[in-house]
Amino acid sequence: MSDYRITVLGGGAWGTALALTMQRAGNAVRLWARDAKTVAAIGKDENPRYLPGIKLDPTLDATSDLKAALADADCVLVVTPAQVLAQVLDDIQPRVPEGVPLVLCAKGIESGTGRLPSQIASSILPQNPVAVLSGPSFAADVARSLPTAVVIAARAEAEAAALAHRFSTESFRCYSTDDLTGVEIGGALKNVFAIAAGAVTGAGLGASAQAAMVTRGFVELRRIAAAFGARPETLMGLSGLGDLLLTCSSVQSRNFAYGLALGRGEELSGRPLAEGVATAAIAARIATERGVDAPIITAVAQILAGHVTIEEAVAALMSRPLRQESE
Ligand SMILES: NC(=O)C1=CN([C@@H]2O[C@H](COP(=O)(O)OP(=O)(O)OC[C@H]3O[C@@H](n4cnc5c(N)ncnc54)[C@H](O)[C@@H]3O)[C@@H](O)[C@H]2O)C=CC1
Ligand SMILES: O=C(CO)COP(=O)(O)O
Repeated sequence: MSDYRITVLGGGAWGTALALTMQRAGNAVRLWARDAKTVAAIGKDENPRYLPGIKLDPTLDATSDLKAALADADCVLVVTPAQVLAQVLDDIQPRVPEGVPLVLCAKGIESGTGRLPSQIASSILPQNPVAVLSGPSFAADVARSLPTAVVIAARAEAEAAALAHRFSTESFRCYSTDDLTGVEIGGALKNVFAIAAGAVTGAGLGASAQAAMVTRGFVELRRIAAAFGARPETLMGLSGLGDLLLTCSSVQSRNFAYGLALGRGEELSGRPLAEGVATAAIAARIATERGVDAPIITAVAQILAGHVTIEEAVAALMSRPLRQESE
């Protein structure tokens, strides 16, 4: 084991899976969870609420003491939901020395402000380098050491590459890039399309509708990314096309499962985290503000807000003026 100390914040599915992975990669890991019950469960080598049925490494350490978790950290992975990222960063700000890299693992856009995770981090901890970890990766697969590839983005490619080397294992392969914005937008928006894909399936609209929706959704994703100055090829990669392929096709995705329930007219309250719900509304607003044509994102936001039914949204999408595919 190396003496590189990684603190993972968040004892949910992804935080636990990443803590296991960081440990397998030979780092000294401390996992912080706010919930004492989760800490106690991890002490018994399980996390039944978030990773049911998976036996954890007995050497994985968890604590609910934030100060102890952050002491002497060389790197901090922030693995809490996007909508609480600012609050978590505010909490850790006095305890993280300048220069310690923050690796942001949430996939979403902040409601109300429209900030991407890296923008939130740069405003709260401006003296800390920021990286983002994203890509097609179900926590349960990663926890089980199934082969997975992700991408790490930082403004300086060398920083992303250094982290990629520290985090990679035989089964967890990290690519690197300097297109931070592209990676963040890919990760955030795929959740909106995963909800749409689930809804298409749940409403019984057929496999052809599913393929059309994902393909045209990908067009919207690339348009929005371009409006933010992201590089088109980033969205063709793991955090973009890769994550769309995964989450728009699998009920293992909580966003897809949320959409499925929506399409079937089932109860939606009390479900596991589906980041796309909050992101849909703010992404639709951003698209309007930036003059980007994003009818599917807008439709998802309107359906989730209860302004239109799935049937009405589909009818509106299908009756839009015909155009060249490349427009
Ligand atoms: N589960 C997965 O397969 C993957 C998840 N992600 C992303 O990682 C982020 C976290 O997801 P999961 O761990 O899966 O969610 P989760 O719902 O399993 O766990 C969320 C964790 O955050 C904690 N939390 C919530 N609010 C908090 C607050 N205010 N302060 C401190 N802790 C708080 C919860 O107690 C819980 O431990 C999301 O943005 C998700 O999109 C990314 C890749 C894979
Ligand atoms: O981001 C993920 C896989 O890459 C996890 O997706 P869900 O949050 O929809 O479960």
